[in-house]
Amino acid sequence: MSNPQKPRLILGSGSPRRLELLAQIGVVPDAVLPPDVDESVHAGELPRDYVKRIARAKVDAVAAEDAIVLCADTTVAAGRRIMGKPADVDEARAFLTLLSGRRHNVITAMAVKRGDRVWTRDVQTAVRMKRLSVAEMDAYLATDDWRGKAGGYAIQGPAGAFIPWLNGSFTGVVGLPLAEAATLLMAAGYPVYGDPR
Ligand SMILES: Cc1cn([C@H]2C[C@H](O)[C@@H](COP(=O)(O)OP(=O)(O)OP(=O)(O)O)O2)c(=O)[nH]c1=O
Repeated sequence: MSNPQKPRLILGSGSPRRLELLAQIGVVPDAVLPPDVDESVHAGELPRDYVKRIARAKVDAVAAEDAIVLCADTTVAAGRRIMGKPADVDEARAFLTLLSGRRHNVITAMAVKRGDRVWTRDVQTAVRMKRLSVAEMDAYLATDDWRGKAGGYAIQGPAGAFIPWLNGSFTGVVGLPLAEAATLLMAAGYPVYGDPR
């Protein structure tokens, strides 16, 4: 039976990672509704402005009624360049070639809404990828693990072997920075780990 004190929570995301990350802190959404938004980048748009705009567009696109809705967007930024999910293996290779041996940022923006109120937060993590040999890149691309992942890699998969250093939030790189997500959910009145509200 559902708890009458607990508001309904909708995860507005088709990302299995986000569902798993929420489960890690004991948060199980009542529904999962992937939003349908145009994720194209505006001319001259900076990476942080872009992810914030898309996270907000996602939360606006999910019909909520009286539920709390959580949405997020993750992008990889190399300088001003925005790397979303690669369309195909050639684009994944092009992204990895740019990231190889360099430092980049992974930014995840989140938006939570309840009624007409919206709470937002974005978390940036600096990540260093080791210089990849042709053999390493070929082997990784053959795993298909890059599919659906911003920048063409996933730190939680085999590409973890390519990441010797990061500064920021590991869960933010995977797609949902948990400390900040918990704070947003509690601000909206959703009880996380024993929060009595
Ligand atoms: C960099 C990186 C990204 N990712 C994933 C997280 C996101 O799922 C994806 C970025 O795409 P997003 O557009 O943020 O999300 P999505 O399309 O998967 O889901 P939805 O829009 O429905 O919420 O990249 C990883 O899983 N690991 C990583 O290391």
